Amino acid sequence: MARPWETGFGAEGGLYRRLRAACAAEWEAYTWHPFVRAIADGTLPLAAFRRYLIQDYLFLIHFARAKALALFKAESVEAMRAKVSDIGAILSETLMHLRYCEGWGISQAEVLATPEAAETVSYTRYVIDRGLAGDILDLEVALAPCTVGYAEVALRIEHDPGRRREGNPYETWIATYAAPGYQALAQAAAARIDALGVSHGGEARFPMLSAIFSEAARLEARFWQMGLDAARGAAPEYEKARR
Ligand SMILES: Cc1ncc(CO)c(N)n1
Repeated sequence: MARPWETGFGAEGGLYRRLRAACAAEWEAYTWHPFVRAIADGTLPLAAFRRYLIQDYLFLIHFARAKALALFKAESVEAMRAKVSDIGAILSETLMHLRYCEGWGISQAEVLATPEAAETVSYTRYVIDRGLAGDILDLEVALAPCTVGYAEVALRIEHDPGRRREGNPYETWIATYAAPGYQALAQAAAARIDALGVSHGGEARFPMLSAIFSEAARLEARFWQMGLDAARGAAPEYEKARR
């Protein structure tokens, strides 16, 4: 079977595909996590999805800040312009989260009042830290598992033989990341990593960049796991959503 998520992002021999290949186990654990498989067949417990989605709203706010840092560090006006559009896309993505929450009777104020989980803090602040300490390439590499990874996740779900569409409560979520607009944004992010790899010495910096990329992939897998843990009642009381 064709595996378009393996070839759909970045050029052969380019930095993005090299980074991805260098952490194959972490990448697989992230993009085909049990949480993702349960979204594909619609069996994910609602409690897991709800915990995940509320934290993801908080995640995206900090992720937009990280993208704003990438705007600050951008090497060209064209790159700045692209970042403005990326930031707009993230803020639009959060509207999907709020619509789901509205359906559960949870207001934006309640979402914002939910304490951040350790997984949310660690991932978002890790990305921001790599961006503050490093240059635009370090930051883009830290951002890529998020932006490109979700496009890969959506493709994997769409090609999964176990994929259920009828009555799948997560159809809107899947459609958000499978949408041509999101896929194009992810392709552009991978192409940008390839280009920065050439212009910003990616070859010489590969070990450091690879460490950043694989750490972000690991933190992504933990983010899904945080959702699953909530469904098992495993989240500590002080981290549970208030309701
Ligand atoms: C944790 C996480 N990673 C990536 C995305 C895609 O924007 C998201 N919404 N949340």
